Amino acid sequence: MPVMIDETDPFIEFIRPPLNETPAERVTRKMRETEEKRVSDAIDEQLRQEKQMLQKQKEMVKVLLLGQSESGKSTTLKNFRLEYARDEWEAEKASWKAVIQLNLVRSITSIMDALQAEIDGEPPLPANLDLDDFESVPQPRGSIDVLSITSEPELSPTPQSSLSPEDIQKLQLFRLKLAPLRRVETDLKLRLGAATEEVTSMDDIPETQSDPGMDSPLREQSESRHMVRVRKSRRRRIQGEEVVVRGLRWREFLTYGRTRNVSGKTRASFELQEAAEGGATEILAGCKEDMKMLWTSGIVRSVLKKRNIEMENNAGFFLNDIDRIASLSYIPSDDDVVRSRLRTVGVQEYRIFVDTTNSNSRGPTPKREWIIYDVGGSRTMRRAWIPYFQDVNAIIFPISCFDEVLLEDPSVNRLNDSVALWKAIITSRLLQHTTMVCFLNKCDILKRKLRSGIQFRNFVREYGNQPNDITPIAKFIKDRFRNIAIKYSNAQRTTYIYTTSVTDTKATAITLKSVRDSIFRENLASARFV
Ligand SMILES: Nc1nc2c(ncn2[C@@H]2O[C@H](COP(=O)(O)OP(=O)(O)OP(=O)(O)O)[C@@H](O)[C@H]2O)c(=O)[nH]1
Ligand SMILES: [Mg+2]
Repeated sequence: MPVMIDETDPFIEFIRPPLNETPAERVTRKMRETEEKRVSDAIDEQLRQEKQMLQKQKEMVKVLLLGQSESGKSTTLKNFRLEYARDEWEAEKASWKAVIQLNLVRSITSIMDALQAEIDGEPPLPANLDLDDFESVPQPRGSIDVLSITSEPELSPTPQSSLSPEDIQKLQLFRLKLAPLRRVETDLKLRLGAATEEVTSMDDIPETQSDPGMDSPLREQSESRHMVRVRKSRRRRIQGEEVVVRGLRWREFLTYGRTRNVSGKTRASFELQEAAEGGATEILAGCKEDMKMLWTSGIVRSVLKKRNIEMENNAGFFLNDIDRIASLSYIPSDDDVVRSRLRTVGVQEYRIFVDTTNSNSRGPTPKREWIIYDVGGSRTMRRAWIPYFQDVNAIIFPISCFDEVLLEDPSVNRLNDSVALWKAIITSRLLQHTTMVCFLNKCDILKRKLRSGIQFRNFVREYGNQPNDITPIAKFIKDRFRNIAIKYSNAQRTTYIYTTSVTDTKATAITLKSVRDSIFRENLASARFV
């Protein structure tokens, strides 16, 4: 609003032009005043914009998805987007086709690798423990809060194939018939920009550490270093090593699907890749019956069982959907996209607009902008999280798997790693006002494992003789995480812990509404935004 100048104000005397001002001086003064006003207005405008931005940032809800690799962070994010960014989701859905096809092909090729290992007489992997680490059983790491997790697995030392010559012949035939899928795998990886980006953290571990068994009495003296490499690489594939796609390339690819707003060069490369996809779809359709026969074959199932491989528990499991996915007209469903696996590298930012209340039929529901950061969870990527800790309103932390080890460090049990990570996050000074939400995730897999006879107490000693049932076990794990939060949080912080299976989108939608309400309530209560 313009300020009215009171000519009687004594201050006016100081700013009046000199009485003897010449016309030329007057012109110069006017020009100077105009320029000064222009600069002043520009500064005012900049200040106004900064204030507006600060206000907007204050109103924005910043959520971080943290946790170890494969715990379900990106899948949780997909649920948020499915619920609150439906248009974007629909526009991107078709672009996930290549990822889902690749997930399916990887399952088939990893089965074929397991069969070859059996034919070659390689000993099976001990349940849930990497063969290289059979001497170093996972142990709790010092801290009083870390669960005393032990390892049950027994070694199977007989490197001999149990297969009859007829069985071997049948399996070799599968190998021959499904050989074109190796090419599809390479093409799809290229299409997703992953050919040069495929990383397993095991590659980061120096050869001497990841391969300590060279002098092991259980290894044949004559085994060449080359054979060890071949076996290691096959083992990684069987264990479900997945494709890694650098965030930017993948996001660019999805953007292309949505807006086509990309450079000419990128467009040309995507169009080439789209043409390649047609080839992949045709080969997959041609291999459909053989893939189904492989997955349902009795010999194959018994080899997988003998080698402790539970395909159903692997990331990106689509073997029960071969008919649909390997068809020429395949279009991904919501469920397929949610269940697909694409490892996150670095930190990816997503913006969604979240209803502040449950929608009612009268009038539009008020919304608030949320920024959700999805991070890569493997150990080497955790440093990149820290810059995002500033001013974060809530952290969602999924945990999973009591009986598995980290892919990037097979000497560490996943649950133990999650406990240590949770404690580190809870005690971080930067996050002391942050609302904590923990998901005891993959409960469907937990149930399946317990039903199959895996004993929780064999991995978590403190559990003792309590029943091997989902309800007391879930309570035990939740209590452990809650107690850490209570012990290390200040009085104002509330921690929310849910049991989830985030691949179940219906149930997760209800959980997310509750999470949303808690985040709004907590942050309003602490007056961080008004
Ligand atoms: N059965 C089942 N699978 C799940 C569940 N949550 C996630 N998954 C699957 O587990 C795999 C890994 O999930 P992601 O969400 O990609 O894991 P992440 O935490 O983002 O992993 P990084 O990106 O490596 O840090 C995916 O194939 C998911 O479909 C669950 O509750 N049940
Ligand atoms: Mg992820």
